[in-house]
Amino acid sequence: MGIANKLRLSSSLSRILHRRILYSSASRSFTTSEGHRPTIVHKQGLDILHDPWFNKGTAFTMTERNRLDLRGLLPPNVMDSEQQIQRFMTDLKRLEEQARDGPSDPNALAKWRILNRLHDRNETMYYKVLINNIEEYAPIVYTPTVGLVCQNYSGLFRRPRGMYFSAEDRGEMMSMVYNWPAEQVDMIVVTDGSRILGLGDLGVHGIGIAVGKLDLYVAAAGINPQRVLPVMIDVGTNNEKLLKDPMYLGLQQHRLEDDNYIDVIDEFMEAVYTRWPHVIVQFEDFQSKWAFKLLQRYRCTYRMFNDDVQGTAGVAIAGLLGAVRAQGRPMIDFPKMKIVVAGAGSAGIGVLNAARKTMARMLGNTETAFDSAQSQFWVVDAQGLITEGRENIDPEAQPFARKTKEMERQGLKEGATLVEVVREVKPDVLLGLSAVGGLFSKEVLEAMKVSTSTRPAIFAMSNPTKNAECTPQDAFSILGENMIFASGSPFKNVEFGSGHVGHCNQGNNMYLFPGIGLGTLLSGAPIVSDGMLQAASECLAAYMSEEEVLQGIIYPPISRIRDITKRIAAAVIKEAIEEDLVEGYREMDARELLKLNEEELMEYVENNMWNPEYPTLVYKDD
Ligand SMILES: NC(=O)c1ccc[n+]([C@@H]2O[C@H](COP(=O)([O-])OP(=O)(O)OC[C@H]3O[C@@H](n4cnc5c(N)ncnc54)[C@H](O)[C@@H]3O)[C@@H](O)[C@H]2O)c1
Ligand SMILES: O=C(O)C[C@H](O)C(=O)O
Ligand SMILES: [Mg+2]
Repeated sequence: MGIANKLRLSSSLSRILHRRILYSSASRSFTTSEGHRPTIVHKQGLDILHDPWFNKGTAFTMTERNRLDLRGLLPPNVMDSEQQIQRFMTDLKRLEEQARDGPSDPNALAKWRILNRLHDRNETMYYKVLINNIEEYAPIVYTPTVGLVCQNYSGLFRRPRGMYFSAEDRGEMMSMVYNWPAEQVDMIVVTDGSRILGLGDLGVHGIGIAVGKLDLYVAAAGINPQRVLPVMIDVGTNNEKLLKDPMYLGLQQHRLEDDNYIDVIDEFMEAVYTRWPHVIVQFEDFQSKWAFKLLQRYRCTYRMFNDDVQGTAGVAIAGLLGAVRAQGRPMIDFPKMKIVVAGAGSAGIGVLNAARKTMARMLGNTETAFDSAQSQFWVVDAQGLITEGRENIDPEAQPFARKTKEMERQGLKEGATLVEVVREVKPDVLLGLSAVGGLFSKEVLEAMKVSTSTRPAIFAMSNPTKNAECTPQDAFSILGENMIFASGSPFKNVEFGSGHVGHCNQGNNMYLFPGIGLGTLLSGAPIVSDGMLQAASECLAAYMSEEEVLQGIIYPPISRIRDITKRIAAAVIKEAIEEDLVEGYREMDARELLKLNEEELMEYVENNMWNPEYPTLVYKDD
């Protein structure tokens, strides 16, 4: 950390102490209206925002935000009441329009609003409804509807949820974290809004994705909802539409770059780990150019991971191993699979690195094993096939650039199109993480017919629904009933009429991140190691029975997400024990943890999962 930053942090620390002393004075009252007769408010922070009499929402001035401990609890753009009403009216009128994401539910946004209102009123009931109906409502609180929510966030914004740190808050974050009411926070999901699903830069409105991910942490992993914190770091936006939109809730400036950007993220990390030293921070939907850099920067010092890079990789590997088993072959045949990947961003490169590592391990981890694994992948991005002939190649993609000579022998050259690559390579698997809806066109799917596999697999993993590389209907109708299909967002199974169904698997990182977070939390491991991530992925791969994979079912249904999450958490803890990383959690110290057998470990996980039951608040005297 730079000296200037250190000075800023220490001045902010002294301000906290100063403020805490001031605020502990007897009345805790403040004047809230300037120029009018003052109103005395005896509340602070979230209590004010939740009080309809005092609440002004985004219209709280900066002075009020500072004095009333509101800083960070609202999106950064201060609006006047006229603007607020305009925002509200625009949203009200939009109800008449059909807001839908491709083929998904036309009432999805209306359902989201109803659930969100319940969340505001009664948290226990909200999570009970969500857990009991997870299959029906995960697509509302999570992908794909959450994408639509972020796109319409300025209208949907009612009660703020989570914290906002902005470029304007530099030097203040260490005091702002104390505005959050919870003494303990276990899980933070943070985004900078720069790549929300496949929808691009949504700026501050991307907070919805952090809220949606944490809903799954509560529903699937049983993390206590009082101890989760969604965070938006607003460093500006490069979305020109938002920059011009008077209703935009975030900073209307271009994104910070270089060290200015890093300084903000560093300050945020310092602040949250100072207040909550054991918190786990999940990085979500950061554009690739920062996703890898931030992961490298923090992963050895903080308990953090990047869901798009590491969670996606684990889910993809589990699915790819399922696709091998679905052919009636053992998992150890994985290194023989020819895989074409469309998309070389944070998700695509994350999958490639993990798949190469898994193959190399299966081949004995020698140097030749590594080379041999490397030669199983062909990567196509927006500019076509990536070869060593590519100018200004992205350093993350460099290891997967194919040798020019070798490609010539296959009849391919730098920049070859996806259809050319599929025709020449005849891959076993075509995997999309490109964010380009319909990329696996009829022509590409027809080309997959030449696949040398007995059961070719299509992974159309981009989100939300309209960004999926193809639909299961298209894929099954061209490649036949035998094919294996997975998509990032949920689709219905395809009926063939003969009683046979084409199974549509949901290949989404939601099957891993809750278990990775819960396992890390309960082990007390100070970092999230590669081994812990691998254990999570292997546990997911092994979860499906032989019978299921032979039917083309390579991922569990979402109705089993709580059970699979529990098992993944136990696998993560076990690996942390093996790597000597455990430090214990609450009353379970590291030594006790080491003594647990498999069954006791599972029990330990289960006992630490929150269930949505009303607590007894008042006991009878007698
Ligand atoms: N299913 C899941 O669990 C999961 C997890 C993470 C990300 N995703 C999805 O993956 C997508 C990509 O995420 P990202 O972070 O890697 O994004 P990104 O923007 O960093 O990367 C997109 C990549 O696709 C490439 N691309 C663009 N047009 C292409 C084309 N016509 N042909 C081939 N490649 C093309 C780009 O060059 C880039 O390499 C998003 O839609 C996201 O929602 C899904
Ligand atoms: O959010 C999801 O549904 C998966 C993934 O994290 C994504 O960015 O698409
Ligand atoms: Mg994501």
